[in-house]
Amino acid sequence: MGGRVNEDLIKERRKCTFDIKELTHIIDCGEENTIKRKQIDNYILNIKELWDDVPEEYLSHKERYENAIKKAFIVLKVLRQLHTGNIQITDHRTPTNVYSIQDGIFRNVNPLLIHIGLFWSTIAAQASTEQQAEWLQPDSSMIGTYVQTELGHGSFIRGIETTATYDSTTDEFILHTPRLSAYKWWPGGLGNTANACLVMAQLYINGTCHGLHIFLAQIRDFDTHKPLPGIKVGEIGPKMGFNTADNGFLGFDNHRIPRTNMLMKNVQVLRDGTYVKPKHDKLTYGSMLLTRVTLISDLAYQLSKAATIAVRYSAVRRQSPIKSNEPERQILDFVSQQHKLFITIASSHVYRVVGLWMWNSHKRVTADIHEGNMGQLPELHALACCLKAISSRDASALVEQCRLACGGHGYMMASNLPQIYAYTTAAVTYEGEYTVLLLQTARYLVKFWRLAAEHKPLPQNFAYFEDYIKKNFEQWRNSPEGIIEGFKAIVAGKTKAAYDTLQCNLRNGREFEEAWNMASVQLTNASEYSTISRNDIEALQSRYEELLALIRPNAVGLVDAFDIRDEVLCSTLGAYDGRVYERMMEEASKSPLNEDVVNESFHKYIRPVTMKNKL
Ligand SMILES: CCCCCCCCCCCCCCCCCCCCCC(=O)SCCNC(=O)CCNC(=O)[C@H](O)C(C)(C)COP(=O)(O)OP(=O)(O)OC[C@H]1O[C@@H](n2cnc3c(N)ncnc32)[C@H](O)[C@@H]1OP(=O)(O)O
Ligand SMILES: Cc1cc2nc3c(=O)[nH]c(=O)nc-3n(C[C@H](O)[C@H](O)[C@H](O)COP(=O)(O)OP(=O)(O)OC[C@H]3O[C@@H](n4cnc5c(N)ncnc54)[C@H](O)[C@@H]3O)c2cc1C
Repeated sequence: MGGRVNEDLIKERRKCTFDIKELTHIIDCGEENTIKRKQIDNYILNIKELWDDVPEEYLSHKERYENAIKKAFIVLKVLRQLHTGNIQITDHRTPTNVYSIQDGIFRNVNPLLIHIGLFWSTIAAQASTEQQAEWLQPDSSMIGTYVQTELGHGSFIRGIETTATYDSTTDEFILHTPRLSAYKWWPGGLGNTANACLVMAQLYINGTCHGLHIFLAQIRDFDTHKPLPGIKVGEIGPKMGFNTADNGFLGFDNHRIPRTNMLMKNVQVLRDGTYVKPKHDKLTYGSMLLTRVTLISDLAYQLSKAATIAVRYSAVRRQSPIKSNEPERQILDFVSQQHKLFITIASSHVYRVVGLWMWNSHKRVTADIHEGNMGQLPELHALACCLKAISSRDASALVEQCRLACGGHGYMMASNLPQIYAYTTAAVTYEGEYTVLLLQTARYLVKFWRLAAEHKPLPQNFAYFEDYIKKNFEQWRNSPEGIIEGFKAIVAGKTKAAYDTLQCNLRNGREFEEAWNMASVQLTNASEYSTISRNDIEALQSRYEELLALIRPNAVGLVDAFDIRDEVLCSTLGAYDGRVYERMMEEASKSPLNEDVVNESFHKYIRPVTMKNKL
């Protein structure tokens, strides 16, 4: 759409006091990465077949999937070409990723998300060298997914009921779904797309259960795509979001796979049925750990999209004067609006930085694990659980705040904020539900609090527990260091309170697990435990208001620096040129309800009632 840029946005961009490009380079981790990202954006976004004539929302459930799958395979083909061609993608999970572009192409979810994001990465991380050589061929016929959750069990994966029983006479595993609750339910791409999958199942050898293991199973014929004998597979139906992801169900009726289809890098079953244990019990959970780490950066990106839309719109939208004799003001001038939006910009940066830090930590710990050193794994798991939980919860709350900050227009699908919300809130549940993950972190913290309470030596990272017990915490200081000290005090105080409740429940004769459950609200909720006073809070509040005023002239510059193209934002409210009302009218004209001047339902249903006595 051509046309002039909105005057208010032009003025906002003139006001900006910093170099927008420099911030973009920081976000991309360097100018080189920005250049590379833009090259890839241009390359992919210029493929005409990827763009729709009819907005996605007007398609039926089936049409949406078919449209998405057409695009998914164009993107897959391009990705393969990019990997071998002139434009090199070094690592799709680093900030120079191509993953973000898919938001624009699909306006929903790529049905191959799990194939690319989880299937291949799990094989790469958990299959033996020989298995990788066989399965990770660039021209492989396999389209796979990650099949773990069942109808009856998602959070408590030790409760998974699908079995893989070793038959030493044929050198095969028999995959079986013993009852309805054991049906796999949810995996992305399973419904119609995948012809293979990684299945999480309980391993049985000679009647002994060895717990959960991962198996590669072909489920459809590579040529005809028909389900193989013994496989019952389908799609689970419409959801709040993720409607192009063809999430599916799957049942096995004594389906046989070769023994060599168990992922055997960390654990093995030998030909005679000997079980070779892994070096750490939870290495099988590695893919979940990796995805939790990846998600933090993805959620930061979703926040940057929501902030871009809401800030640009708030600069364009004028409503109400501040003083009655003045013209109407940009809604961005209302301090309450700034409070809603600037937190979103800041949170995007926070989770981007933390996500990157976690990504690097994951790389480091994985390298250690390869060397046989598991020492850092528990801390990484505790951090990943906590950060995935709070980043997803914060992101969905803030995206919703941005949507509300756009008033009625934020409720339009054409603003793209409802879709961003539906995508973001799913992350609170998948890959480890919020509360369940926080309880994993609580478990880790309580373990170290027990050491502190028993005056046993603590690792350096937990020295502040001891400080708290010895009341070594400094008085509150209104400075970044003071705030960090304050957070340490809160964690220590919170952990102490939860630990004390736990001990009290145990003294009252409860068993540990029951006592833990009774303390679980305390174990997940935060409280104020620092030395902060009423005066400190007032000082912080006024400092905060000063900061909002300082940020105000740079607000549009800050979101421009996220450098998200209009084709990816997909928003009438958030486009770079700020031609909000023109775009809204143009989108409305695409509604099928505007195709006929008089809809045929008038003649069928309305007229017979409204004209009944007049005919
Ligand atoms: C343009 C191009 C575009 C192209 C596209 C390109 C794409 C490419 C880009 C890709 C981008 C990707 C974006 C992603 C999008 C995602 C989409 C949706 C994916 C959704 C997938 C899923 O949704 S998939 C299912 C996930 N489903 C869970 O997430 C279950 C949670 N449930 C548990 O995870 C366990 O149930 C739970 C609670 C740990 C208890 O497990 P449990 O009962 O066995 O263990 P216990 O609690 O008894 O704990 C016993 C001890 O194990 C310790 N421990 C436990 N876990 C540990 C671990 N992992 N590591 C170390 N230690 C661990 C613990 O700390 C204890 O330690 P200690 O004893 O020392 O205290
Ligand atoms: C969009 C989407 C995509 C998905 N994709 C995949 C996929 O590709 N592959 C796959 O295998 N799975 C997938 N899943 C499934 C997902 O991983 C699970 O839904 C998730 O792990 C939560 O498990 P659940 O549904 O069993 O929830 P439940 O565990 O039944 O949670 C329900 C409630 O019970 C509470 N609860 C449960 N256990 C405890 C506890 N111990 N202590 C306190 N509270 C507890 C929870 O906090 C929550 O409030 C997907 C899910 C969604 C929504």
